[in-house]
Amino acid sequence: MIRFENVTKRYPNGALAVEGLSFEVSEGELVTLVGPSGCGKTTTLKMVNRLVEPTSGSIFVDGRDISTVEPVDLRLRIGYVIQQAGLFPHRTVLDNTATVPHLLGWPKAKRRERARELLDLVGLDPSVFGGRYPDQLSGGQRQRVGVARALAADPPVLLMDEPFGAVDPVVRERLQTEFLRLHSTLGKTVLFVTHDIEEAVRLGGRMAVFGEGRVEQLDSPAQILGAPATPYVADFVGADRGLKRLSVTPVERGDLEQPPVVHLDDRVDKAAARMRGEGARWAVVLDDAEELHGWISAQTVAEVLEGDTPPEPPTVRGHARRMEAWLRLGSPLKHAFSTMLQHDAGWIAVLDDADRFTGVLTPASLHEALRRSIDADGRQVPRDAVALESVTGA
Ligand SMILES: Nc1ncnc2c1ncn2[C@@H]1O[C@H](COP(=O)(O)OP(=O)(O)OP(=O)(O)O)[C@@H](O)[C@H]1O
Repeated sequence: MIRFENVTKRYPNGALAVEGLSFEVSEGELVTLVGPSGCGKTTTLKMVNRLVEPTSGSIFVDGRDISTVEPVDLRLRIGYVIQQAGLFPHRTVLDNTATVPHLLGWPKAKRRERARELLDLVGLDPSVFGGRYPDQLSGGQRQRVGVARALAADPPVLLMDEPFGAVDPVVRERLQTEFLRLHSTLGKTVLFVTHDIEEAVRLGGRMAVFGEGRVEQLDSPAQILGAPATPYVADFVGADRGLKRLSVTPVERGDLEQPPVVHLDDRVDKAAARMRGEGARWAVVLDDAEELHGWISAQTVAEVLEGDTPPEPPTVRGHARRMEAWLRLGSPLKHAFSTMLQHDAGWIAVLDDADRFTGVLTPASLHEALRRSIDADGRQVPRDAVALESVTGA
Protein backbone atom coordinates (compact mmCIF):
# COMPACT_ATOMS: atom_id res chain seq x y z
CA MET A 1 0.00 0.00 0.00
CA ILE A 2 2.87 2.36 0.89
CA ARG A 3 6.31 1.54 -0.43
CA PHE A 4 9.56 3.43 0.12
CA GLU A 5 12.26 2.64 -2.41
CA ASN A 6 15.71 3.81 -1.50
CA VAL A 7 14.45 7.19 -0.32
CA THR A 8 16.91 9.85 0.81
CA LYS A 9 16.13 13.35 2.01
CA ARG A 10 18.76 16.01 2.42
CA TYR A 11 17.41 19.44 3.40
CA PRO A 12 18.81 22.51 1.61
CA ASN A 13 20.84 23.37 4.73
CA GLY A 14 22.69 20.08 4.29
CA ALA A 15 20.91 18.14 7.05
CA LEU A 16 20.59 14.50 6.01
CA ALA A 17 17.23 13.52 7.50
CA VAL A 18 16.83 10.02 6.01
CA GLU A 19 19.06 7.92 3.83
CA GLY A 20 18.34 4.90 1.63
CA LEU A 21 15.01 4.18 3.24
CA SER A 22 13.25 1.07 1.86
CA PHE A 23 10.25 -0.56 3.45
CA GLU A 24 6.69 -1.48 2.71
CA VAL A 25 3.42 -1.14 4.59
CA SER A 26 0.56 -3.44 3.58
CA GLU A 27 -3.04 -2.43 3.13
CA GLY A 28 -4.82 -2.07 6.47
CA GLU A 29 -1.57 -2.31 8.41
CA LEU A 30 -0.58 -0.08 11.32
CA VAL A 31 3.12 0.72 11.41
CA THR A 32 4.61 2.94 14.07
CA LEU A 33 7.74 4.94 13.30
CA VAL A 34 9.58 5.15 16.56
CA GLY A 35 12.94 6.59 17.52
CA PRO A 36 14.62 9.47 19.30
CA SER A 37 14.18 13.10 18.34
CA GLY A 38 15.71 14.14 15.04
CA CYS A 39 16.08 10.67 13.52
CA GLY A 40 13.86 11.42 10.53
CA LYS A 41 10.40 10.11 11.50
CA THR A 42 8.47 13.28 10.65
CA THR A 43 10.41 13.78 7.44
CA THR A 44 9.51 10.20 6.43
CA LEU A 45 5.83 10.84 7.14
CA LYS A 46 5.71 14.18 5.35
CA MET A 47 7.23 12.68 2.23
CA VAL A 48 4.16 10.44 1.90
CA ASN A 49 1.80 13.38 1.42
CA ARG A 50 4.42 15.47 -0.36
CA LEU A 51 4.75 18.12 2.30
CA VAL A 52 8.43 17.26 1.90
CA GLU A 53 9.95 16.05 -1.40
CA PRO A 54 12.61 13.33 -1.34
CA THR A 55 16.05 14.19 -2.70
CA SER A 56 16.20 10.78 -4.34
CA GLY A 57 14.29 7.50 -4.42
CA SER A 58 10.57 6.86 -4.91
CA ILE A 59 7.47 6.44 -2.78
CA PHE A 60 4.46 4.50 -4.00
CA VAL A 61 0.96 4.71 -2.55
CA ASP A 62 -1.48 2.14 -3.84
CA GLY A 63 0.95 1.22 -6.61
CA ARG A 64 1.36 4.79 -7.91
CA ASP A 65 4.58 6.74 -7.75
CA ILE A 66 3.41 9.77 -5.79
CA SER A 67 5.77 12.12 -7.61
CA THR A 68 3.35 11.76 -10.54
CA VAL A 69 0.27 12.68 -8.45
CA GLU A 70 -0.75 16.29 -7.83
CA PRO A 71 0.00 17.03 -4.16
CA VAL A 72 -3.52 18.40 -3.59
CA ASP A 73 -5.15 15.27 -5.04
CA LEU A 74 -2.77 13.09 -3.07
CA ARG A 75 -3.60 14.84 0.22
CA LEU A 76 -7.32 14.45 -0.29
CA ARG A 77 -6.76 10.70 -0.22
CA ILE A 78 -4.49 10.74 2.81
CA GLY A 79 -5.71 11.72 6.28
CA TYR A 80 -3.19 13.66 8.33
CA VAL A 81 -3.29 14.08 12.10
CA ILE A 82 -0.71 16.16 13.94
CA GLN A 83 0.09 16.99 17.53
CA GLN A 84 -2.21 19.67 19.02
CA ALA A 85 -4.65 18.59 16.28
CA GLY A 86 -3.99 21.76 14.22
CA LEU A 87 -7.67 22.74 14.16
CA PHE A 88 -8.87 26.03 12.68
CA PRO A 89 -9.57 28.17 15.77
CA HIS A 90 -12.35 30.24 14.19
CA ARG A 91 -14.31 27.30 12.85
CA THR A 92 -16.70 25.19 14.85
CA VAL A 93 -15.96 21.55 15.57
CA LEU A 94 -18.49 20.53 12.93
CA ASP A 95 -16.91 22.78 10.28
CA ASN A 96 -13.41 21.67 11.25
CA THR A 97 -14.46 18.05 10.85
CA ALA A 98 -16.01 18.79 7.46
CA THR A 99 -12.87 20.50 6.09
CA VAL A 100 -11.95 17.91 3.47
CA PRO A 101 -15.54 17.21 2.30
CA HIS A 102 -15.80 20.98 1.93
CA LEU A 103 -12.65 21.07 -0.23
CA LEU A 104 -14.07 18.19 -2.24
CA GLY A 105 -17.17 20.30 -2.95
CA TRP A 106 -19.70 18.09 -1.16
CA PRO A 107 -23.09 19.79 -0.67
CA LYS A 108 -23.50 21.36 2.77
CA ALA A 109 -26.11 18.92 4.09
CA LYS A 110 -24.02 15.91 3.08
CA ARG A 111 -20.79 17.16 4.62
CA ARG A 112 -22.53 18.14 7.87
CA GLU A 113 -24.10 14.72 8.08
CA ARG A 114 -20.72 13.12 7.48
CA ALA A 115 -19.10 15.34 10.13
CA ARG A 116 -21.76 14.37 12.70
CA GLU A 117 -21.24 10.68 11.91
CA LEU A 118 -17.47 11.05 12.37
CA LEU A 119 -17.77 12.95 15.64
CA ASP A 120 -19.99 10.16 16.93
CA LEU A 121 -17.41 7.63 15.80
CA VAL A 122 -14.65 9.28 17.85
CA GLY A 123 -16.88 9.52 20.91
CA LEU A 124 -17.98 13.16 20.75
CA ASP A 125 -21.72 13.85 20.75
CA PRO A 126 -22.21 16.20 17.77
CA SER A 127 -25.20 17.89 19.41
CA VAL A 128 -23.02 18.81 22.39
CA PHE A 129 -19.68 19.53 20.72
CA GLY A 130 -20.54 20.31 17.08
CA GLY A 131 -21.14 24.02 17.68
CA ARG A 132 -18.15 24.61 19.95
CA TYR A 133 -14.87 26.19 18.95
CA PRO A 134 -11.55 24.38 19.49
CA ASP A 135 -10.61 26.48 22.52
CA GLN A 136 -13.79 25.26 24.23
CA LEU A 137 -12.51 21.67 24.18
CA SER A 138 -10.07 19.70 26.32
CA GLY A 139 -6.80 18.54 24.77
CA GLY A 140 -8.14 15.00 24.40
CA GLN A 141 -11.33 16.23 22.74
CA ARG A 142 -9.31 18.35 20.31
CA GLN A 143 -7.28 15.31 19.34
CA ARG A 144 -10.48 13.37 18.73
CA VAL A 145 -11.70 16.13 16.42
CA GLY A 146 -8.32 15.94 14.67
CA VAL A 147 -8.84 12.23 14.06
CA ALA A 148 -12.46 12.77 12.94
CA ARG A 149 -11.34 15.46 10.50
CA ALA A 150 -8.64 13.20 9.04
CA LEU A 151 -11.19 10.44 8.49
CA ALA A 152 -13.95 12.62 7.04
CA ALA A 153 -13.44 11.79 3.37
CA ASP A 154 -12.75 8.13 4.18
CA PRO A 155 -9.13 8.16 2.96
CA PRO A 156 -7.45 4.76 2.63
CA VAL A 157 -4.28 6.05 4.30
CA LEU A 158 -3.78 7.88 7.60
CA LEU A 159 -0.59 9.64 8.60
CA MET A 160 -0.38 10.45 12.29
CA ASP A 161 2.47 12.53 13.70
CA GLU A 162 2.62 12.26 17.50
CA PRO A 163 -1.17 12.67 17.53
CA PHE A 164 -1.49 12.02 21.25
CA GLY A 165 1.76 13.66 22.29
CA ALA A 166 0.22 16.73 23.89
CA VAL A 167 -2.26 15.12 26.29
CA ASP A 168 -1.72 13.74 29.77
CA PRO A 169 -0.91 10.02 30.18
CA VAL A 170 -4.39 8.96 31.29
CA VAL A 171 -6.17 10.64 28.38
CA ARG A 172 -3.42 9.42 26.12
CA GLU A 173 -4.03 5.81 27.04
CA ARG A 174 -7.76 6.26 26.48
CA LEU A 175 -7.16 7.81 23.06
CA GLN A 176 -4.83 4.96 22.14
CA THR A 177 -7.47 2.39 23.09
CA GLU A 178 -10.14 4.25 21.13
CA PHE A 179 -7.82 4.56 18.18
CA LEU A 180 -7.09 0.83 18.21
CA ARG A 181 -10.82 0.09 18.20
CA LEU A 182 -11.27 2.51 15.32
CA HIS A 183 -8.40 0.97 13.40
CA SER A 184 -9.78 -2.54 13.80
CA THR A 185 -13.19 -1.46 12.44
CA LEU A 186 -12.05 0.91 9.69
CA GLY A 187 -9.00 -1.03 8.49
CA LYS A 188 -7.02 2.02 7.29
CA THR A 189 -3.35 1.82 6.40
CA VAL A 190 -1.66 3.86 9.11
CA LEU A 191 1.81 5.32 9.58
CA PHE A 192 2.05 6.56 13.16
CA VAL A 193 5.02 8.58 14.41
CA THR A 194 5.90 8.50 18.08
CA HIS A 195 9.06 8.89 20.09
CA ASP A 196 7.43 6.91 22.89
CA ILE A 197 8.28 3.23 22.80
CA GLU A 198 5.50 2.40 25.27
CA GLU A 199 2.99 3.91 22.88
CA ALA A 200 4.41 1.97 19.94
CA VAL A 201 4.29 -1.28 21.92
CA ARG A 202 0.75 -0.61 23.04
CA LEU A 203 -0.49 0.14 19.53
CA GLY A 204 0.93 -3.14 18.26
CA GLY A 205 1.10 -3.67 14.52
CA ARG A 206 4.72 -3.40 13.40
CA MET A 207 7.30 -1.00 14.71
CA ALA A 208 9.92 0.65 12.54
CA VAL A 209 12.73 1.62 14.89
CA PHE A 210 14.57 4.61 13.43
CA GLY A 211 18.14 5.50 14.17
CA GLU A 212 19.84 8.42 12.43
CA GLY A 213 17.80 8.42 9.23
CA ARG A 214 17.59 4.65 8.83
CA VAL A 215 15.20 1.90 9.83
CA GLU A 216 17.23 -0.29 12.15
CA GLN A 217 14.51 -2.90 12.66
CA LEU A 218 10.96 -3.33 11.37
CA ASP A 219 9.09 -6.00 13.26
CA SER A 220 6.38 -6.77 15.82
CA PRO A 221 6.82 -5.22 19.27
CA ALA A 222 7.28 -8.69 20.76
CA GLN A 223 10.15 -9.47 18.37
CA ILE A 224 11.79 -6.09 18.84
CA LEU A 225 11.62 -6.33 22.61
CA GLY A 226 12.61 -10.01 22.66
CA ALA A 227 15.25 -10.04 19.96
CA PRO A 228 16.56 -6.57 19.12
CA ALA A 229 18.42 -6.76 15.80
CA THR A 230 21.22 -4.35 16.69
CA PRO A 231 22.85 -2.94 19.82
CA TYR A 232 21.25 0.40 18.88
CA VAL A 233 17.74 -1.10 19.00
CA ALA A 234 18.51 -2.89 22.26
CA ASP A 235 19.67 0.38 23.72
CA PHE A 236 16.66 2.29 22.41
CA VAL A 237 14.05 -0.16 23.71
CA GLY A 238 15.83 0.02 27.03
CA ALA A 239 17.24 -2.13 29.75
CA ASP A 240 13.71 -2.69 31.01
CA ARG A 241 12.55 -4.28 27.77
CA GLY A 242 11.63 -7.41 29.72
CA LEU A 243 9.19 -5.30 31.67
CA LYS A 244 7.82 -3.70 28.52
CA ARG A 245 7.26 -7.13 27.06
CA LEU A 246 4.73 -7.81 29.78
CA SER A 247 2.19 -5.83 27.79
CA VAL A 248 2.66 -7.79 24.56
CA THR A 249 3.07 -11.29 25.96
CA PRO A 250 -0.19 -13.22 26.31
CA VAL A 251 -0.91 -15.75 29.06
CA GLU A 252 -0.79 -19.24 27.54
CA ARG A 253 -2.08 -22.54 28.89
CA GLY A 254 1.46 -23.85 29.30
CA ASP A 255 2.28 -20.99 31.68
CA LEU A 256 -0.25 -22.05 34.27
CA GLU A 257 0.19 -23.91 37.51
CA GLN A 258 -2.34 -26.53 38.55
CA PRO A 259 -3.13 -26.36 42.26
CA PRO A 260 -5.50 -28.94 43.77
CA VAL A 261 -9.12 -28.30 42.88
CA VAL A 262 -12.07 -29.05 45.18
CA HIS A 263 -15.80 -28.36 44.91
CA LEU A 264 -18.16 -26.51 47.24
CA ASP A 265 -19.96 -29.74 48.14
CA ASP A 266 -16.78 -31.74 48.83
CA ARG A 267 -16.23 -32.58 52.48
CA VAL A 268 -13.34 -30.81 54.18
CA ASP A 269 -11.57 -34.08 55.03
CA LYS A 270 -11.49 -34.92 51.32
CA ALA A 271 -10.14 -31.42 50.61
CA ALA A 272 -7.50 -31.95 53.30
CA ALA A 273 -6.44 -35.25 51.75
CA ARG A 274 -6.25 -33.68 48.30
CA MET A 275 -4.02 -30.84 49.50
CA ARG A 276 -1.85 -33.17 51.56
CA GLY A 277 -1.45 -35.50 48.57
CA GLU A 278 -0.20 -32.66 46.38
CA GLY A 279 1.81 -30.93 49.08
CA ALA A 280 -0.27 -27.78 48.65
CA ARG A 281 -1.18 -25.15 51.23
CA TRP A 282 -4.40 -24.18 49.50
CA ALA A 283 -6.86 -25.41 46.90
CA VAL A 284 -9.02 -23.72 44.29
CA VAL A 285 -12.75 -24.07 44.97
CA LEU A 286 -15.16 -24.45 42.05
CA ASP A 287 -18.95 -24.32 42.20
CA ASP A 288 -21.41 -26.86 40.76
CA ALA A 289 -21.14 -25.27 37.33
CA GLU A 290 -17.34 -25.80 37.43
CA GLU A 291 -16.89 -22.05 37.69
CA LEU A 292 -14.46 -20.33 40.00
CA HIS A 293 -15.81 -19.70 43.48
CA GLY A 294 -12.65 -19.05 45.47
CA TRP A 295 -10.14 -20.94 47.54
CA ILE A 296 -9.65 -22.71 50.82
CA SER A 297 -6.46 -22.99 52.83
CA ALA A 298 -5.02 -26.16 54.36
CA GLN A 299 -4.89 -24.32 57.67
CA THR A 300 -8.61 -23.51 57.62
CA VAL A 301 -9.37 -27.14 56.83
CA ALA A 302 -7.13 -28.34 59.67
CA GLU A 303 -8.84 -26.00 62.12
CA VAL A 304 -12.29 -27.19 61.04
CA LEU A 305 -11.25 -30.82 61.43
CA GLU A 306 -9.63 -30.25 64.82
CA GLY A 307 -12.60 -28.25 66.07
CA ASP A 308 -15.78 -29.42 67.59
CA THR A 309 -17.23 -31.07 64.52
CA PRO A 310 -20.36 -33.18 64.18
CA PRO A 311 -19.77 -36.85 63.32
CA GLU A 312 -19.82 -36.06 59.63
CA PRO A 313 -17.21 -33.41 58.63
CA PRO A 314 -18.80 -30.34 57.00
CA THR A 315 -18.42 -29.39 53.33
CA VAL A 316 -16.06 -26.85 51.90
CA ARG A 317 -19.00 -24.49 51.21
CA GLY A 318 -19.07 -22.75 54.57
CA HIS A 319 -15.29 -22.33 54.80
CA ALA A 320 -14.16 -21.29 51.34
CA ARG A 321 -13.13 -17.71 50.66
CA ARG A 322 -14.22 -15.83 47.55
CA MET A 323 -11.62 -15.02 44.92
CA GLU A 324 -12.39 -11.99 42.79
CA ALA A 325 -9.09 -11.86 40.93
CA TRP A 326 -9.16 -13.66 37.61
CA LEU A 327 -8.25 -13.12 34.00
CA ARG A 328 -8.67 -14.80 30.67
CA LEU A 329 -6.21 -16.89 28.72
CA GLY A 330 -4.58 -14.62 26.15
CA SER A 331 -4.59 -11.53 28.39
CA PRO A 332 -1.24 -9.77 28.53
CA LEU A 333 1.06 -10.75 31.39
CA LYS A 334 1.03 -7.11 32.44
CA HIS A 335 -2.69 -7.40 33.11
CA ALA A 336 -2.02 -10.48 35.25
CA PHE A 337 0.64 -8.66 37.18
CA SER A 338 -1.47 -5.57 37.84
CA THR A 339 -4.50 -7.68 38.85
CA MET A 340 -2.28 -9.53 41.33
CA LEU A 341 -1.08 -6.25 42.81
CA GLN A 342 -4.54 -4.72 42.84
CA HIS A 343 -6.00 -7.67 44.77
CA ASP A 344 -2.88 -8.16 46.80
CA ALA A 345 -3.07 -11.80 45.72
CA GLY A 346 -0.29 -14.38 45.54
CA TRP A 347 -2.03 -16.09 42.66
CA ILE A 348 -4.67 -15.35 40.12
CA ALA A 349 -7.11 -17.71 38.44
CA VAL A 350 -7.10 -18.00 34.66
CA LEU A 351 -10.33 -18.82 32.81
CA ASP A 352 -10.90 -19.85 29.21
CA ASP A 353 -13.39 -18.21 26.84
CA ALA A 354 -16.19 -20.37 28.23
CA ASP A 355 -15.41 -19.21 31.80
CA ARG A 356 -13.91 -22.59 32.68
CA PHE A 357 -11.11 -22.61 35.23
CA THR A 358 -7.85 -23.56 33.49
CA GLY A 359 -5.18 -22.99 36.14
CA VAL A 360 -3.49 -20.24 38.09
CA LEU A 361 -0.67 -17.81 37.56
CA THR A 362 1.65 -16.97 40.44
CA PRO A 363 4.47 -14.42 40.54
CA ALA A 364 6.90 -17.27 39.90
CA SER A 365 5.01 -18.70 36.91
CA LEU A 366 4.49 -15.21 35.51
CA HIS A 367 8.22 -14.57 35.66
CA GLU A 368 8.88 -17.91 34.00
CA ALA A 369 6.39 -17.18 31.24
CA LEU A 370 8.15 -13.91 30.54
CA ARG A 371 11.60 -15.50 30.49
CA ARG A 372 10.40 -18.32 28.22
CA SER A 373 8.76 -15.88 25.82
CA ILE A 374 11.95 -13.82 25.52
CA ASP A 375 13.96 -16.96 24.92
CA ALA A 376 11.38 -18.28 22.43
CA ASP A 377 11.41 -15.07 20.39
CA GLY A 378 15.20 -14.94 20.39
CA ARG A 379 15.32 -18.51 19.05
CA GLN A 380 12.19 -18.18 16.92
CA VAL A 381 10.45 -21.18 18.48
CA PRO A 382 7.07 -21.48 20.24
CA ARG A 383 7.10 -20.61 23.93
CA ASP A 384 6.12 -24.09 25.10
CA ALA A 385 9.22 -25.48 23.35
CA VAL A 386 11.47 -23.60 25.76
CA ALA A 387 12.71 -25.32 28.91
CA LEU A 388 14.32 -22.96 31.38
CA GLU A 389 17.38 -23.60 33.40
CA SER A 390 16.81 -22.53 36.95
CA VAL A 391 19.29 -21.27 39.46
CA THR A 392 20.18 -24.25 41.63
CA GLY A 393 18.35 -24.23 44.89
CA ALA A 394 16.03 -21.43 43.83
N1 LIG B 1 12.77 21.94 7.22
C1 LIG B 1 13.96 21.49 7.62
N2 LIG B 1 15.09 22.09 7.23
C2 LIG B 1 16.29 21.63 7.61
N3 LIG B 1 16.49 20.57 8.39
C3 LIG B 1 15.40 19.90 8.81
C4 LIG B 1 14.08 20.33 8.46
N4 LIG B 1 13.19 19.49 9.04
C5 LIG B 1 13.92 18.58 9.71
N5 LIG B 1 15.23 18.82 9.59
C6 LIG B 1 16.35 18.03 10.16
O1 LIG B 1 16.22 16.70 9.69
C7 LIG B 1 16.47 15.76 10.72
C8 LIG B 1 15.24 14.85 10.93
O2 LIG B 1 14.14 15.63 11.40
P1 LIG B 1 12.71 15.02 11.64
O3 LIG B 1 11.81 16.15 12.03
O4 LIG B 1 12.30 14.22 10.47
O5 LIG B 1 12.99 14.07 12.88
P2 LIG B 1 12.00 13.38 13.90
O6 LIG B 1 12.53 12.02 14.11
O7 LIG B 1 10.61 13.50 13.43
O8 LIG B 1 12.22 14.24 15.20
P3 LIG B 1 11.19 14.68 16.34
O9 LIG B 1 10.80 13.45 17.08
O10 LIG B 1 12.01 15.64 17.17
O11 LIG B 1 10.04 15.35 15.64
C9 LIG B 1 16.83 16.58 11.95
O12 LIG B 1 18.22 16.66 12.03
C10 LIG B 1 16.24 17.96 11.65
O13 LIG B 1 16.97 18.96 12.28
